[in-house]
Amino acid sequence: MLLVIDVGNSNIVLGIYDGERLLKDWRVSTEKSKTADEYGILVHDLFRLAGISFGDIRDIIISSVVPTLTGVLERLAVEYFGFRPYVVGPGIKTGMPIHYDNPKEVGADRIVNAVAGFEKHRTALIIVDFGTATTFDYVNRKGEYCGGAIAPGLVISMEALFQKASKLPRVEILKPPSIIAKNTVNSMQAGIFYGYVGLVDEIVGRIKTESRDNPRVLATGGLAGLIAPESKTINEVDEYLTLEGLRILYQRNHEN
Ligand SMILES: Nc1ncnc2c1ncn2[C@@H]1O[C@H](COP(=O)(O)OP(=O)(O)O)[C@@H](O)[C@H]1O
Ligand SMILES: CC(C)(COP(=O)(O)O)[C@@H](O)C(=O)NCCC(=O)O
Ligand SMILES: [K+]
Repeated sequence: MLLVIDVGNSNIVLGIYDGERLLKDWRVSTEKSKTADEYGILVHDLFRLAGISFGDIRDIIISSVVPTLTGVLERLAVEYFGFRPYVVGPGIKTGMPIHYDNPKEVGADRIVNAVAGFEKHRTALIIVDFGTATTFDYVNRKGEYCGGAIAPGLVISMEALFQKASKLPRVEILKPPSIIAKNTVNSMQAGIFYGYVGLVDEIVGRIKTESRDNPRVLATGGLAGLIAPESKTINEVDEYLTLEGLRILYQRNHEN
């Protein structure tokens, strides 16, 4: 079995693949101060609850946008599983040309999403990933990564309001009953939710216009399911896109 790990700024998502089948996935908080041993215990407990043992895992592939944790998880792999993991970055074949001023600068998660999206759809794509930041990536019909946009994520947008305005509370991000809200919590939800739908549709619309490629629009990440139904531009939500991309990259790089 293959263990795939996607380290985001808020959550670490882990998945277990048996061939092309995702058997299990977990989401844990990203904690920069945790050590390899602490993550080892966490993974051990998750595995035990699912009836999986370390010995079942033949390989590990990691993508990380938190540099301090990349090394921690590499050590976890070596110390607890006994082999070096694949890490998305220099030395990994993506099969995808990266048109970015400095290709090393693109977040690994963005590349992983682009690879997964193109492998599945074989057409021009825009991928919207609702994480800590919301990323927009454009892949052209030839399967080349062409860049995109990075916007503040939904949760950190709400946190900014809460932290900078004394009378504004921390609120749950959801669709409020009305755009003409009658209390503080609903007012904040209206501003964040509908403001965000607008942000997404405006950025996607502009990428579409500039690309002249009629790309298909995929959404993924923790809060994709909340925004997608209200968006005019998102065609489909693919919750497991990043995990799928990790599996695909593993298969492209692993010599049988
Ligand atoms: N299933 C979910 N339902 C509600 N909120 C979620 C869910 N998954 C993630 N979130 C929240 O969405 C934000 C982004 O999460 P995530 O997509 O995991 O980001 P990242 O990839 O940056 O770690 C976080 O604040 C997280 O708590
Ligand atoms: C934009 C990101 C912070 C998104 O990360 P996430 O929200 O998934 O934690 C990450 O992809 C990143 O650090 N990128 C590097 C900058 C770039 O892609 O140009
Ligand atoms: K992510």
